[in-house]
Order: sequence, then C-alpha cells, then structure tokens
Amino acid sequence: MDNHLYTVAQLRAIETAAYTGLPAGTLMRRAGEAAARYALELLGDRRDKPVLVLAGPGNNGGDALEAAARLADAGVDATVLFQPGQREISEEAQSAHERARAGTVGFIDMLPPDGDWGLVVDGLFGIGLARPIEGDYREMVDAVNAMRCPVLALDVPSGLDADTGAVVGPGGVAVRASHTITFLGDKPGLHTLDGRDHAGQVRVEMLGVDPAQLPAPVARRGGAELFGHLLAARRHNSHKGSYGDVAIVGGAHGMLGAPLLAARGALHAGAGRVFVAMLDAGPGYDSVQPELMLRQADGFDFTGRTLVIGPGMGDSATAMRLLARALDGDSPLLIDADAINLIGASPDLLARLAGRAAPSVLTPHPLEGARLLGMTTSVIQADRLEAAREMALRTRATVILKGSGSIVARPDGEMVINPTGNAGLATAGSGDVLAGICGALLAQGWPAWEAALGAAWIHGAAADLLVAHGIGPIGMTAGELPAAARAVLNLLVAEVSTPSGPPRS
Ligand SMILES: NC(=O)C1=CN([C@@H]2O[C@H](COP(=O)(O)OP(=O)(O)OC[C@H]3O[C@@H](n4cnc5c(N)ncnc54)[C@H](O)[C@@H]3O)[C@@H](O)[C@H]2O)[C@@H](O)CC1
Ligand SMILES: [K+]
Repeated sequence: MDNHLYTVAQLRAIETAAYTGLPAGTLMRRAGEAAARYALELLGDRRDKPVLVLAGPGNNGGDALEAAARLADAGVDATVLFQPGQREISEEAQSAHERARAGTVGFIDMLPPDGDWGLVVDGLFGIGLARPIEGDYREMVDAVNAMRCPVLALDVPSGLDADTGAVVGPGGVAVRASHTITFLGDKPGLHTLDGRDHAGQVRVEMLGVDPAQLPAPVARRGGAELFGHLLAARRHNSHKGSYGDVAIVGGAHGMLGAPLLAARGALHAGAGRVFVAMLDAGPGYDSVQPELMLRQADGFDFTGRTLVIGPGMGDSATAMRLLARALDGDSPLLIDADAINLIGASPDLLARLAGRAAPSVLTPHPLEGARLLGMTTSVIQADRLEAAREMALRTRATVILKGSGSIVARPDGEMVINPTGNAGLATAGSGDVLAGICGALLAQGWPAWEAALGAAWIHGAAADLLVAHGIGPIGMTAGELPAAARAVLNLLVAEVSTPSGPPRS
C-alpha cells in the first residue's frame, strides 16, 4: 500500500527478502535508474545544466553512483563528489563506481565555490547513518543547504533519522531536500518532526518488490480516504438536533479566548448546537459568533452532549471536579490542554479515563504529552511515534500528538501520521480550533478514531488552504482557521457526493 510506513529494521528485512533470488546489485541498479528518471523529471527543460551528485561511503552512495552513470547516459553533465570514508565499499557500490567511471561522469575531490548546478543529488547517507554527520561530510551538507537549486535526496535526506524524523545529533546536520525518492517503502521519519522540512516532496519507489510481500507497517500516512466513508451530504429534511450538541468546558478567569476559539471550530465543522460552559463568569455572549450559547460550567448538564474539555480551563479545584464528572459520564470526550495536564498529575483521573467506555480523544502538544507520560519534551520528540503509542496505551484513548506531522494513535497500536498543515499552525489558539473540530465530528456520530483522523487532516488542510490564498504561514491567526476548515469539509463532502468517487488524499 502506498501509504504504509516502515521502520529501518523492517526495511532491512524487506531488503534481505527482496535480494533472495535476484542477481547481486539488482536493487541498487533499479534505485539508481529510478533516481535518474526522477532527476530528469525535476530538471525538465534545464537538462543542459550540470548536476552535482554527492556519493557517500555506503550503499546510499552506490545508488548515487548508479544514478550519475544513468544521468550521463542520458546526456546530462553529471559531476560526482565521491567520499568513500575509511571502510571498504560494498561490491555493489564498487560496481556502480566502475560503471560511473567508465562513462562520461566527471569526478571532483572538492566542491567548487561557484558551482551553478541545475540539481544536486544527495547520496551521502541513507538508512545506515549511525552517528551525527561531521567533518568533510558536514561541510558538504552545509554547502548543499546554502545552494538555491533543487535537491533530490536518495532514500533519506542525509543526516535524518528515518524512523523518528530527528536530525541525528548531538549537534548534527541534515540535508534539506526539495524532493526525496525513497526506496522499498516509505519511512515515518520523512513525515514527522524535522522530516517534512528536510524531505520535501516524497516519492516512493518499490524497486520491483511486490507490495503483497511486505509486512504490516509501523504506521500509515494519513489521507482523506481514511475517514471518507463518514463524509455524507446533509439531508434536506434535517435540523440542528441532527448534528449533535458540543459543549466546550473551560475558560477560567483570563483565559476565555481558548474555549471561544474551540467553539467556533466546532460550529464551523458542523455541530448542530455549540455551548461554551465557562468556569469564569465571563461574557454573556460572543459578539463575533452570537450563535454560541455561553453558560456557567458549574451545574451545566453534560448529558447527551459531546464535551470538549480543557481549553483555558486552568487547574483549580473546580476544573478538577468538572473533569472528573466528564470522565465518569458517558458523553464522547475531547480532552485538551489543561485537562491533559490535570490527568498527567493525577493517577485517579488517569484511571477514570482509562476505564471509560465512551469515545475519548486526547490532543496533547509535546509538552502536555510529556506531562502525561512523566517525561521531558525532548524524550517525547526523540520518538514521537513511540510516545503517541504509549499515550494511547496508557489512557486507552485515541491520541493526536500535535506538531509537524501530527501522530494519531489508538490503544491497539494503530498509528497514522497526518500529512496536512504548515508552520502557520504554530500560533496561539490553533490547538483550540482543532479540539473544536474534533468535538464537532464526534458530535456528528463519528467514532473516536475517524474523528481524530478527520479533525487533524481538515485542520491542517484548512491551514494549507489559507496559505494558498496568501494568508500565512506568517501571521496566520487561529481565528481564521474555522471558516477555512468549513470550506475544506464542504469540499470533501462535495467530492464524495459526486459520481466521480471517493476523496483524494
Ligand atoms: N541494500 C539494499 O538492498 C538496498 C540499499 N539501498 C541503499 O542503501 C542504503 C543503505 O546502505 P548502507 O547500509 O550501506 O548505509 P548508508 O549508505 O546509509 O551508509 C552507511 C555507511 O556510512 C557509514 N556511516 C554511518 N554514519 C556515518 C557518519 N555519520 N559519518 C561517516 N560515516 C558514517 C557507515 O559506517 C557505513 O559505511 C539505503 O538507504 C539505500 O539508499 C538501495 O540501493 C536499495 C537496495
Ligand atoms: K541520502
């Protein structure tokens, strides 16, 4: 499946299985051919421009040498900077080296200061990277990152951990590619944490391996097809009661904006009625969104309502009491922000959450996730997939671990990396809007898993839509997201409602 993501350990097993029965060097040859094809595609009508190929000490370097030979065969002026290191290179890489030397490929020992390249091919390190990039290799990476031309990374941008998306450190560097062609299977590290910034656009090349032979993936890449079966056109004969009630519970003194943003998110994602149950006395109504019904949290009846609890809620005794009541009830629950912190600090609340039968979704950012697991943020970020899986396991809830490439995880270990969104979401209040959108989908009867997948995807796509219209990423505000999310949702519904078929990812 093209949305499957594999760990390095799995890829090594796939590679070993794939090699059985194939003449030596076949996979490297196929990788080099595919890379050269992609390079030619990226060059387009600039094929007269020289291409710089960086080849490192392992088989990633072998792929690069193969690609260089193919590019030269196609008439491209290909120049290789080959840095083999101390160890002997593999036989396959050696053959690729000989092939490149036999043709018209040019070889250089150091980068010229004034190179005017049409494309750089990064074949320094792939999944065999074992430590931070230093010395000459580091200089090469720094030089490539200072160039303005497109950069095609082979398998993985050199310096990036293919499992986690972290730049391998301490003090490491990684190539910032505009495009990555990745072999045998896609990798989670290309899609989360630093991965999106370094990998650019990712193409998967199976090298002739039958997808049916592949193992179960560690995670999948998100797409609208994962929740598309729940998108439905609205019936004419329906009313506000048909689309559920959402109540946002939060808004302690001085923090009233957060629940209002969540409420606007819920309203624009189609909830029938949206209440804001404030801990603070607060305003009587929201003048920007007078459709919202503002109430006092104390004494507010949770029955029959989907609850979004936590935005701006604080950590008072009242907040704790409301959270305990929500956890003990049977309303679908979206737990965000301060409510996550309270659960992280209380084994009793955690036990209540884990014991719930009704749908529960948690939306921690890395710091809230760290509090929940009793770890530091850097430990969470060092392996976001593992952290999200652990949170889902401990809470028995569906978890959206936010950040670049949000991870959606559920207690049985199923995980999806959300592909939408951009840096514009790194702004105060965007998480509140996500919570509101997810609450609205729960209120419309979506199961927790699909509601989480849908909310993460729609929220990110809303930000992408805003950027496409010049609104962000710089200066995008959370208050602009709800209307954009509404547009995305209606587009998705229109796509499934037309005869042309299911939504595209
Ligand atoms: N074996 C196969 O079946 C295939 C492998 N392929 C390519 O081979 C790559 C994996 O090859 P390798 O396992 O040789 O790994 P790499 O090519 O990623 O590099 C490993 C080599 O680099 C050295 N090294 C690791 N970190 C270093 C650092 N920071 N500084 C200096 N040297 C360092 C290691 O000692 C080793 O010699 C894949 O990413 C892919 O590009 C493809 O050709 C497809 C098929
Ligand atoms: K690489």
